[in-house]
Amino acid sequence: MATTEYFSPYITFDRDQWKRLRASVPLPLTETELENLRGINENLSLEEASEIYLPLSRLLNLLATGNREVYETTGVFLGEFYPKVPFIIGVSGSVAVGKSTTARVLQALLRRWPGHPRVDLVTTDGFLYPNWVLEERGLMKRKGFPESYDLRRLIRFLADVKAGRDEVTAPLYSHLVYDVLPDRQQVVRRPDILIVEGLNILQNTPVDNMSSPCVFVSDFIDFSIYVDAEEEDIARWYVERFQVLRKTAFRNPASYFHRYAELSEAEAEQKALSIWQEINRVNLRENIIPTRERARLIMTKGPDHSVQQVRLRRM
Ligand SMILES: Nc1ncnc2c1ncn2[C@@H]1O[C@H](COP(=O)(O)OP(=O)(O)O)[C@@H](O)[C@H]1O
Ligand SMILES: CC(C)(COP(=O)(O)O)[C@@H](O)C(=O)NCCC(=O)O
Repeated sequence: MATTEYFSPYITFDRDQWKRLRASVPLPLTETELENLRGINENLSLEEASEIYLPLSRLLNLLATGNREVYETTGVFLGEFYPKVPFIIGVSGSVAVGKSTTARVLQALLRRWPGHPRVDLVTTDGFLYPNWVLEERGLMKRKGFPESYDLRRLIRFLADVKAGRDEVTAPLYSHLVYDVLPDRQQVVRRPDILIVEGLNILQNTPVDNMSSPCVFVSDFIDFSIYVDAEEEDIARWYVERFQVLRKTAFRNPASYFHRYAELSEAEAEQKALSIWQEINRVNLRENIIPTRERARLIMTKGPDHSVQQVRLRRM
């Protein structure tokens, strides 16, 4: 059985305890389905997908089902049909810790559970101010910091989704052009589950000029996950990803970082390390780690991305 820390709101599972929960997962994954998850991230081990992420998807599926019952119960109280609204799951953590991978694996797994065919995924980088605004405000080296997001727009988006609007649009960000795409949007049409991935979702930054009472992103999140790891491991993953991009995406002349494609391996490592140290590490320490204990579930990765510990909040 998992250990319960004295006075801790969390139940702590080590890897073996968590993976044993797999036995209670009635949804098996075929080899082909597991292989398809590779399309999401070729480095993801299949063992990891079935031992860690599959039980997690079961927990999320149960919670989403329970949430639907809450709506039905409210409808009984009101004596009228009360439409269900999307169950929102938030995935947070440092840049390069694996938020996108976690979110995409969970999306693929959740889609397989009966009753939840429609699972959408939105990333909060679409809500960054466009580069021209960041440049005007001297924030180009503060991308990812609280002041670099149009928080008002993000909150309005989440409020609209939770109000059960039929169509809500989210702006899209391109890592290739390193900017928000002015002429592209993602439309969210009342999915069963919406996963929102971003380093800022547990932050309690006040929204400027918001006419309504002060609300935070987390007010709209039904279940939040924080992906955690040692800082030195995250820094290494950041540099490794940068090196892969140097050989792939940066070669594209449309890439904002096209100039980095010409760097040698050693020069690229230096460049990536300096971006990590000057921007992303500062943000991690100042604005992301302090939000960790607000998450309902904290998953802690070891140096090879394998999850070593899961902490689940009782409430
Ligand atoms: N579970 C995993 N197993 C192996 N590699 C992973 C895993 N999750 C992420 N990675 C790798 O770590 C790097 C950062 O992951 P990514 O999902 O892009 O992070 P984020 O969205 O937090 O910036 C990428 O190079 C990715 O391939
Ligand atoms: C746009 C981001 C803030 C979003 O991070 P993500 O959600 O992809 O982890 C980040 O990718 C970023 O651009 N940070 C600024 C420094 C850098 O180029 O890494």
